[in-house]
Amino acid sequence: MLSSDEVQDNQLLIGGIPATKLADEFGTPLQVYDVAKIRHQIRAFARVFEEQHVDYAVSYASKAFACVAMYQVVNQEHAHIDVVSAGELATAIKADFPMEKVSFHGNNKSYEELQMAVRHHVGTIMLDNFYEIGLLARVLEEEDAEINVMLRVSPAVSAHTHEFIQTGQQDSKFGFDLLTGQADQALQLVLDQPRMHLQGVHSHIGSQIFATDGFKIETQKLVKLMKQWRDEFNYTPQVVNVGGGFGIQYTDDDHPIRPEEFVEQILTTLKEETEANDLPLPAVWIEPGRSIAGPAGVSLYRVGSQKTIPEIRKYVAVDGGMGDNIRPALYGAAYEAVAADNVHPEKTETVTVAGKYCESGDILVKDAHLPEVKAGDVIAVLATGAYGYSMASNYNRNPRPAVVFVENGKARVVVKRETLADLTHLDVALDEN
Ligand SMILES: Cc1ncc(COP(=O)(O)O)c(C=O)c1O
Ligand SMILES: N[C@@H](CCCC[NH3+])C(=O)O
Repeated sequence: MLSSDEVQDNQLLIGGIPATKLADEFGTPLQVYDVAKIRHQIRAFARVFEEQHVDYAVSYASKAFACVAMYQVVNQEHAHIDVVSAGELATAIKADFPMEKVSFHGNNKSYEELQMAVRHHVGTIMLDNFYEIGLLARVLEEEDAEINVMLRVSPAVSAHTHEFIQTGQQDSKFGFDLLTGQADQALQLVLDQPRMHLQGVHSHIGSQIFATDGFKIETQKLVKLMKQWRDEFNYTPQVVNVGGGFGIQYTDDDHPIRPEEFVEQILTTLKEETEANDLPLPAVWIEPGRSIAGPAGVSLYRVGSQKTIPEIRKYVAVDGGMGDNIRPALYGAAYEAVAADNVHPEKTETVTVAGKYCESGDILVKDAHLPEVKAGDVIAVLATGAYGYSMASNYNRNPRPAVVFVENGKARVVVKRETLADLTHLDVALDEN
């Protein structure tokens, strides 16, 4: 999992800085990002489009991890973003992110969210359902505005991934159903809306996908739809957005393919199918989230208590847990943990790294292979950059960790650690009413 330049004298380095030093300086639990890795992933996706001279957008699915600094990095890399809430949009606005490069997703956007998007001239609204078409029409009328839209369709492709993170199957809460003609109905409705400019079609088949076949089938279905829409509605999408879902390595058991291979597969299929159907090659948008933020993130914790149940298990408890990474508890997600000052130990023991939350399921890494550790030692959990901090909670009234970006040998806080005062500042005591 770790490359040779990430370990020096058996110490874990993040962006060239010893992890133990970061823990000492910024405290734990700490979420650290190696910014060079974020940039590397964005560039890897973009490279294939550039080489093949295909009009494209790499639109970072910012639900994976959003903060002002993250949006700034994505903008420096000339990528787009997708947002799914007023909160993500407000963060992008604070980061001065170019609004024309923002796509707004979601299966239940509110009137206020759509109004905010329209007022800030967001690039594209990803229309998800009939209710939303009506809601957006009202907003546009009242704001006397126009906006670009895309139709999100549910392509009925079952990606091989955890049931909770599959999204492209027919039984999904997202998008217009293809098989029952809902997508066609939606198309007609939008074509009849003079204030909505239809850019094209979107679909997303799921997350943490390791094979290209799902994207191939998805792309074939989208081209079939393009052809049908051209033949029956005289409408040809200019943009085809195939969503995200590109899998990453969490442990040695994961064998993801490179970002470039996903893009190559999508473009090959798209070129073949559009050519065969006498359709123009559309612009291609992708929405990687996990694959951009995930590999770059490392969570640092300090060891506290330990409990050994003879012949059963040894628990090593750390100062974070399901409040900063819910994925093991929610999806049974596996991670790799290392001791920050003894990455490749001579002798290991098999332990369970547990969090500090009041749930038996608050386990970060089951069966981690670690050296013997003692209270105060720093443990690093790798590849935690996506859907960790972004899904963090204040369960048990624990403050959320700080987030640090490391780049060019320099570390800086990009999200401050929550304080106990932050935790109570929205509370209203009974005698204050
Ligand atoms: C519409 C859409 N696009 C992109 C993504 C990003 O997925 P991932 O983080 O797996 O790349 C998601 C989440 O699964 C999504 O729902
Ligand atoms: N939160 C999920 C992915 C959800 C993708 C959002 N559409 C995960 O951690 O794997």
